[in-house]
Amino acid sequence: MARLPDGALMQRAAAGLAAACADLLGRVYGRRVVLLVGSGDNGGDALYAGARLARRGAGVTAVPLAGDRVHCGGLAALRRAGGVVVHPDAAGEAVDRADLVVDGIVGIGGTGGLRAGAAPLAERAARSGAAVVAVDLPSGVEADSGEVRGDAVRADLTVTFGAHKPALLIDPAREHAGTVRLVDIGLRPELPAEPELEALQHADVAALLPAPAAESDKYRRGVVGIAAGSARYPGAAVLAVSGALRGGAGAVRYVGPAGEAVLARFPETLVSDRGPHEAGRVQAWVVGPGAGDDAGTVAEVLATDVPVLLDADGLRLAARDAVRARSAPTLMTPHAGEAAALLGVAREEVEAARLSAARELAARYGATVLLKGSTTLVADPGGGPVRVNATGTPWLATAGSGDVLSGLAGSLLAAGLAPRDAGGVAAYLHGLAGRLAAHGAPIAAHDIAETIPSAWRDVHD
Ligand SMILES: NC(=O)C1=CN([C@@H]2O[C@H](COP(=O)(O)OP(=O)(O)OC[C@H]3O[C@@H](n4cnc5c(N)ncnc54)[C@H](O)[C@@H]3O)[C@@H](O)[C@H]2O)[C@@H](O)CC1
Ligand SMILES: [K+]
Repeated sequence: MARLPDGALMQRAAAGLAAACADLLGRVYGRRVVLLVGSGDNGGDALYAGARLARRGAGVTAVPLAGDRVHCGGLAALRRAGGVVVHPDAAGEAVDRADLVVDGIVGIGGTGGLRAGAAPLAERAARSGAAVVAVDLPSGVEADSGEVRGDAVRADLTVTFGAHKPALLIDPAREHAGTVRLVDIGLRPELPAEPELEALQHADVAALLPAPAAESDKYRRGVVGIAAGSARYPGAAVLAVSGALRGGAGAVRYVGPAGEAVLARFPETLVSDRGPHEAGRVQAWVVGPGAGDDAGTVAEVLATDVPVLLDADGLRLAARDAVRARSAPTLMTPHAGEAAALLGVAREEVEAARLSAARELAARYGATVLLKGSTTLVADPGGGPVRVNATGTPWLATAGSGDVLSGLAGSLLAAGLAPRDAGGVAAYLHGLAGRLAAHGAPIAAHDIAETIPSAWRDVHD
């Protein structure tokens, strides 16, 4: 802002916002637009965009929600363009009749939920037939964490400026954002080199995926060991192996009581009836899915000097000190309930504050944490950007789905990926495979595993 003429950034933002609104409306002339305007620059963006729409023939009504604390230049521009201003108490009907409601209540300067004056109008906008467009962020969400601590706007479209904010990528705030459109206002050179959050895209994943070279043999491609399943839960072993077989490792070794079930389904598995220490060479271990109460095996795996993925029962059975003491990396893959148990809080607390829960757990265990859920996060113990995965689908919430993910991520660890990359890539492929397999219909966990090769090919397209 210091480098540019006064208001230049706001004009870029407003131009992008107005263009996005026009696209959504199809035709601008004669449309009814209501601007909910807060006290800060977020309201300024809305007012200047409203002025642009008014000049193109829209009927624009501004509703200043903070009395005379309103962006003066923006308000003047709107008035000059023929827009009108109404008091919040008289704005209900305009909202009901609007084609488009623009949420310029608060942006990155906001904290806490919507204030009492704004909440009823936001609610009314949601019930009306109007499209709701949020400026920069849906008002009421916490920009930096994705938490929602009170009432918040539910938008169909969020037009955000300069960079994606964590709230646009992490639930529960993400659900409020609708479709997100990024408007480049020239901030890139000013942004910190290291972001808070990274969302991998196809090309990033393609670059990280292991590819066998001409001279690769199965050992050079990596052997992943799976210590999973129990007499009671043999299926978890089968599913973890099914994910591991599609993860790029050259071979999958299985140890545990479900060897017969594994071999019946996957004859290519190297099944051992010894414990992890005597099972033969392995470049990474997966321990925990369906493991029941076998704490001995978990401890044995943690005592190895290769990367270990801890999942499901393994999370509960692992001693924190044993994880912290490891010299090789550890990747933990809890869902919200498991993370809550490890942190000693309620599940709802983890779901409400996913980013801080993932970071906290990573710090406590000195391990990389992949927190599963509607938005999967991967946090390293030493800090740095947290990976957020956007490929998931609610259809992934099916029994055994997590076992497939842990096998897949373990396989990527064995192939040599760092835990953050293995976790991020596994979540990405797993989500994409779920989408491709589901195609709008229910799927079972083995469908996800079987579709991993299609997802793998898809990211290379
Ligand atoms: N910083 C930048 O480089 C740019 C910022 N722009 C816009 O400016 C916004 C940030 O503007 P401001 O810093 O003025 O802050 P906001 O407009 O987000 O909030 C302004 C004020 O709202 C009040 N407030 C806080 N929480 C509230 C709540 N829950 N309900 C009601 N009022 C609340 C506070 O008094 C706060 O100072 C961005 O989100 C973006 O829309 C754009 O114009 C483009 C450039
Ligand atoms: K907003």
